Amino acid sequence: TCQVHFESSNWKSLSIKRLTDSRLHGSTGLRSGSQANFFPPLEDAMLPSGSFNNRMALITGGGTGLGRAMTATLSQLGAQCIIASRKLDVLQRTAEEISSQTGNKVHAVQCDVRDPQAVSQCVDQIEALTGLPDVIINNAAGNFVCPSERLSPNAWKTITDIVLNGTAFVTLELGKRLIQNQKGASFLAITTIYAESGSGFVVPSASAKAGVEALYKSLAAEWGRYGHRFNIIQPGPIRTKGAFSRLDPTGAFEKAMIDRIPTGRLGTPAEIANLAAYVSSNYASWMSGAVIRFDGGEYVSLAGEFNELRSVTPDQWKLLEAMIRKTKGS
Ligand SMILES: CCCCCCCCCCC/C=C\C=C\C(=O)SCCNC(=O)CCNC(=O)[C@H](O)C(C)(C)COP(=O)(O)OP(=O)(O)OC[C@H]1O[C@@H](n2cnc3c(N)ncnc32)[C@H](O)[C@@H]1OP(=O)(O)O
Ligand SMILES: NC(=O)C1=CN([C@@H]2O[C@H](COP(=O)(O)OP(=O)(O)OC[C@H]3O[C@@H](n4cnc5c(N)ncnc54)[C@H](OP(=O)(O)O)[C@@H]3O)[C@@H](O)[C@H]2O)C=CC1
Repeated sequence: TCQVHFESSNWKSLSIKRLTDSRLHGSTGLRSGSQANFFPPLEDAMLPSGSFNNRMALITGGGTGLGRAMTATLSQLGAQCIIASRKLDVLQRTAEEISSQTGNKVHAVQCDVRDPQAVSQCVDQIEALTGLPDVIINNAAGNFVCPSERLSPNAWKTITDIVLNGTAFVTLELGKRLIQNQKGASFLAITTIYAESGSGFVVPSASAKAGVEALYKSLAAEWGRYGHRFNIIQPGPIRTKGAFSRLDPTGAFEKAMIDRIPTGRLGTPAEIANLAAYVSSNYASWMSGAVIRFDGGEYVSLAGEFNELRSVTPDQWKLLEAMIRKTKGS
């Protein structure tokens, strides 16, 4: 177990041998990460079946990862979905797989969201296929870890174009047409927890995601009068090939990441899909301008200065408390 050496009564001399996940955490009996047993992910769709009957949903980046999971859930709940991104073959495969499972049509439309003309043509195609959507999920993104001093102007432009400009082009193009047609809609943007805090090594993504949050909060205030709701989900880490291969290519950081999550595990695509479905549904028709952090507690865990004290055992606390109580005056 942990060893505490009192070489002096100074806090700095308290040497705590940190426990690894394979060793017991003091007398609590918890193994690092074993708290995940308290928080099992539920994978089935949460909303009543048919919640999205007769509704059209556009999911950008819906061919892979979290976008694919959101598409599967909305489709299962009755929506006709359109998924849009650059790789038509990937989109078509996903669309066929989901359609064949749910019995509801999923359409695949090629679109590079960085190009406003392509976005406009994509919306033309959507209008022809299904009419204007009732649900828009801006999920497409680009990202990679990189020290900022190594970023080229084009690297910066690539990420900010996909994330901020792409979201703006899709949102404005659809918003204008919906307004013209006097049709309401739910807009949802998928950002990240570091949109709020900022983060080194993913600076273009952090900057662009913060911009997306400002865009969505602003439009929530401005376009409620047209029947439009705007909300934001900030996911914590959820394993997808797209994210993990670009943010932790060797897998070296995964354990440390899980250790700092109070619920002891990564999120799952199905869990975020259920949340996105709820936010986009009529059950949430009073929700607008909301920023929902969905991260197993990672953000607050990273933020609190004293949270590292989780590794102090009950026996060590007895010693610490005795030292603190002994202190008189300042
Ligand atoms: C303590 C560490 C903890 C680790 C935790 C790991 C797990 C964490 C999970 C939590 C995740 C949180 C947030 C996630 C946010 C996300 O957005 S994840 C989604 C990621 N998905 C994608 O990125 C999919 C799409 N991506 C792409 O298509 C490409 O990656 C790209 C580069 C974004 C776009 O492709 P393309 O247009 O083809 O661009 P290129 O021409 O290839 O490149 C454009 C310029 O960018 C430069 N570049 C490309 N890659 C890099 C790199 N790795 N480093 C530096 N620069 C790069 C490239 O050289 C081009 O610039 P130049 O023309 O100047 O050369
Ligand atoms: N997974 C995680 O842990 C986290 C993810 N997120 C966010 O969740 C969302 C989904 O990420 P995730 O599923 O993990 O990763 P993916 O890489 O699987 O998803 C990104 C999607 O964006 C699409 N895309 C990229 N560039 C463009 C473009 N120029 N035009 C149109 N579509 C584009 C990709 O499709 P294509 O290549 O066909 O264009 C892909 O389907 C993103 O917004 C991401 O920032 C946030 C926090 C944590």
